[in-house]
Amino acid sequence: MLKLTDIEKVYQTKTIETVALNRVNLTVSKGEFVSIMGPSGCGKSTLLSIMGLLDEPTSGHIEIDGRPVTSYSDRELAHLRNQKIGFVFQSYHLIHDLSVIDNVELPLLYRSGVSGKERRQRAHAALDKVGLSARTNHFPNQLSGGQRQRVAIARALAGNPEIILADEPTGNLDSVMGEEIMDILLGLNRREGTTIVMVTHDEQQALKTERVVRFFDGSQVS
Ligand SMILES: Nc1ncnc2c1ncn2[C@@H]1O[C@H](COP(=O)(O)OP(=O)(O)OP(=O)(O)O)[C@@H](O)[C@H]1O
Repeated sequence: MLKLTDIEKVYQTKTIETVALNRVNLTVSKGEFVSIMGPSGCGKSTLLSIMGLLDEPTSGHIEIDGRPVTSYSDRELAHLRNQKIGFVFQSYHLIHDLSVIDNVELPLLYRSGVSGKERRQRAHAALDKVGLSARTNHFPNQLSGGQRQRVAIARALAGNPEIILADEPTGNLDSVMGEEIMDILLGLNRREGTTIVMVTHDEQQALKTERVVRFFDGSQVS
């Protein structure tokens, strides 16, 4: 469903040029759970941003469902991102003065044709999937780190994404909470067939996924 060919990303500042990705070739099939590993600065987050159509490569090709991304207009790209892709970040990125349910509903506000009632229903269903139905009216600062991450996963799920891109989703959590989050992601992948690409520094977690792709200095090494 997602195919990257010869992807290069070069960051150019006044003083230094950084090759963040060097001719990366990676295909992610529908229903796969892939981990991306590698040392700090090797280009993992850059890769995830490019896969999520949040950033453009300096060169190379991206195909989504067999169609080159270059054939999409900016509007179509935004639509595609909104419809197909859910993002989960290490530091949750929740809005502190919105309740749990309002945080989860937020991405659906940008979808046309979703009524207020449907938004609420979908948000409730997503919170149910991550076991947080009892916390809908809490605010993020009333939750533990693991619970905040579950809200962030519910927010990604509310949009019914085909693919979840998770950047170190357990990076801020202790091992017990990290396991919980991992179990939720594995369950989504196995039960619902959601495709997941996850950046992680945790070898044990990576080994639970179907495929581990390793990077070093912007290049794929295995
Ligand atoms: N906006 C930017 N401008 C300039 N250089 C950047 C920018 N973003 C990233 N880089 C550089 O690109 C390289 C890859 O960064 P990236 O954040 O993708 O690495 P990473 O593997 O995700 O690291 P970490 O594990 O520490 O999060 C690094 O050398 C980084 O300094």
